Amino acid sequence: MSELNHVVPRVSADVLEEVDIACLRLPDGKVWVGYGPFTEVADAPDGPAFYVNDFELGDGRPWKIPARMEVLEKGDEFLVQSEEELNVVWRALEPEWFEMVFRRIRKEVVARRLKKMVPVLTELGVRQSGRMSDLLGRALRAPEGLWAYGRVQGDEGFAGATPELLLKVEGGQLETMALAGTASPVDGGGFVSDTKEIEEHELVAGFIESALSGLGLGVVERGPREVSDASGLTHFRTQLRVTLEERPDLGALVRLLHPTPAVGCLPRDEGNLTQLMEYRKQLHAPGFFGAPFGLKTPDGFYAVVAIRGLGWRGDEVSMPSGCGIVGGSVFDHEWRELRQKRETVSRMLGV
Ligand SMILES: C=C(O[C@H]1C=CC=C(C(=O)O)[C@@H]1O)C(=O)O
Repeated sequence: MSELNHVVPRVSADVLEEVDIACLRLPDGKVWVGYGPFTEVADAPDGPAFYVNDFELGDGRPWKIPARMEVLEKGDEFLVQSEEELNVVWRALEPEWFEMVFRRIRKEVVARRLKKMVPVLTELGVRQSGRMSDLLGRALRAPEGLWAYGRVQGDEGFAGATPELLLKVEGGQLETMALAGTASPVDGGGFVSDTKEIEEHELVAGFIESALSGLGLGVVERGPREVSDASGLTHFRTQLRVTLEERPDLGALVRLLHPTPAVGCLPRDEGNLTQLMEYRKQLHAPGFFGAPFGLKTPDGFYAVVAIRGLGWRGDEVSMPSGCGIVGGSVFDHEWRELRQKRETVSRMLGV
């Protein structure tokens, strides 16, 4: 972008509380920044727009058309940032509630009424100084290979960098991925043959494959299960692809795939979804977590699963993390995995 952008913040610090911004960094490194006021519509518009919704898809007008869109060559060019140091004090976690939810889910799985569910453990904190909106810029500087996303509206918002693509539609092709099963580098080499992690992953890949097959289009191409590294964690990833009809209904595609069992439940029926929403509420999961966050450009539509991020409202800050519970899940192992996931976020965003 222009040289001026390198030296002059586009939004000065004293008006940061007024910001109305949505942004997404695509794999080519370019950052699409939309500035409000946003026009909200129910169906995908012809021109560029963001898709922003909550986990329950409760927003009937999820397409947000910015008043102005800017494309930055890279995240470093995003200069909406204040001088004051951001400081958040985190409350101690209380494992009891999460443990109770864990046990209930596992019991349902063992009784074969459920195959998998992803409860969310949320660490809560309070901002002491600085501006939460600084997290947008920090997310946009996250390592390559992650999709950085963010939305700030006045004193509330969320920002993060996720390894998980919900769907990409480009040139008549839909691409998606199953991303589930986690190890950290300290776990040693047993991950590739860990049957519990493989099961957790295969449930997600199978769900996506059958959802795409139900479109009644061409054959769904399913790649091999591969190992993928994302900012200090290792996951299993399977890529899937299908050719689409000419003008797909993008909102319907989001609803078809979301929530996959990587953040939701299997079977994905009314009863299980209602139970999942209840657990999320009890455990203070913020609405953005695990929700689809997308961008439509002249080249395509890109929607990610908003994980590995932070949310805030006023001074209240939340850092959510989820883990898939299957029959072979053990509480202490999942508790540690959740901590590792949050550690990657706090390293990345510096809070
Ligand atoms: C729900 C999260 O991760 C998902 C993505 C990759 C691996 C996952 C897992 O192994 O449970 C989760 O499905 C999170 O990071 O909070």
